[in-house]
Amino acid sequence: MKESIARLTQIEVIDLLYKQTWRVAIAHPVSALLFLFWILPVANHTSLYQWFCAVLLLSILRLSLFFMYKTQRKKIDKQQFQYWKYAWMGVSALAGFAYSFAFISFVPMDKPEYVMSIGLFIIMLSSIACVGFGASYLSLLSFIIPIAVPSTIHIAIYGGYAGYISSLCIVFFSGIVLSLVRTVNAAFKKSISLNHQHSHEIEKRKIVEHQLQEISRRDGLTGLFNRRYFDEMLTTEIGRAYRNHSSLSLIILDVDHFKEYNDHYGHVAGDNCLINIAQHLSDLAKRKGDLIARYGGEEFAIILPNIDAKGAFNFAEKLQLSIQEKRIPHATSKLTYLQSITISVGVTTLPPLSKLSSDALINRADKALYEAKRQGRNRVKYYESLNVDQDTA
Ligand SMILES: Nc1nc2c(ncn2[C@@H]2O[C@H](COP(=O)(O)OP(=O)(O)OP(=O)(O)O)[C@@H](O)[C@H]2O)c(=O)[nH]1
Repeated sequence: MKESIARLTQIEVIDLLYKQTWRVAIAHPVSALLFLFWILPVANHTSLYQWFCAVLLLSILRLSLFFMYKTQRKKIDKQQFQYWKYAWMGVSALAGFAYSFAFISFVPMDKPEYVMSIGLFIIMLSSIACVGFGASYLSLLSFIIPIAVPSTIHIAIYGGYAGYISSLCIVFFSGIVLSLVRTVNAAFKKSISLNHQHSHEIEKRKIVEHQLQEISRRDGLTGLFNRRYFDEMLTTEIGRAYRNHSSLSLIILDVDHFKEYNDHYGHVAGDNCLINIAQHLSDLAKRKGDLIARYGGEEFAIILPNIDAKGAFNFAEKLQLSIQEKRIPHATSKLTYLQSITISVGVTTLPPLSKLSSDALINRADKALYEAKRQGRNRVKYYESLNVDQDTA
């Protein structure tokens, strides 16, 4: 994790460097022009113009690099980012050497005011570089060393008294600038790194929250939704059905004579049987919006949004028959003609634009289920076809 944060920090630093391209690419020709006008009276004009063209070319090179970086940014492999940093450093070093070359070639060492001006130019350019390259200390060095070291040595040797003063100024101010930038740069990188760490932590927390939410909604044995979530969703779906003018069906089913199954095969086998049934229900109720929950011990509930009475009844019959056809042995089932696992099913439907609470709807499905049990089990009963007083609670 630490390594990936370090890499992300590095990538952001490189991004920042390239973001400064326009300013740096403009600042260099302007500084070069300033130097050109200053030195024009005492230097060879042709060489000076050629040098200025070279500085312009370097700016063009920097801009080309920037456009290449921009177009390839998304495709750049994480490992390859550093090469882009080296490219930036390379152009900066070339710019630094270009200035050194000019200071050494064009400045007459016998004119103290010109010798002193080298120091001023270097300090000015280093200060600009601090802002432009400050995101990366190495990039800053890649410019300051080539511009300052050769020029300082040259004027210290050949510049006489003014050369000493000027070189001392360069050393002193470069030292100050570099030490100031180092502190700011470290704080800057730390803040980028902390930012990434934060984002990483937030992402991790979101994943854990999502996992916890999933766990709190699920039944531990079957993996289906639990009753709490089912109750929540039933209320939501009733509201949605009302708003959409659509019907909503509810199925509650219960495994027949499951106590006998447990007594005969043991609790572990009973658990496996419930898992098996849950899987089977999930395989059948696959429509988008269908919600299956384990409603109680051996009781399951299914919400079928947008399904009318006929559709719900047919689906419930399909469930009941398919469980019977699975022929899960149940030697002690009281349904002696089958001796396999069966289910009883209660169905109810809320027609479009009817208002009914979730409790009332569950109550209806429960009544239908009770009737299915009462009439001998292994069957489907539809609440609305029972001869009972229709509640509207
Ligand atoms: N193995 C297992 N058994 C469970 C689980 N939850 C409930 N049961 C059992 O399911 C049985 C339900 O028994 P009853 O409510 O009498 O219902 P039944 O025997 O299925 O009879 P009818 O519903 O009337 O057909 C009980 O023996 C419970 O112990 C569970 O998670 N695992």
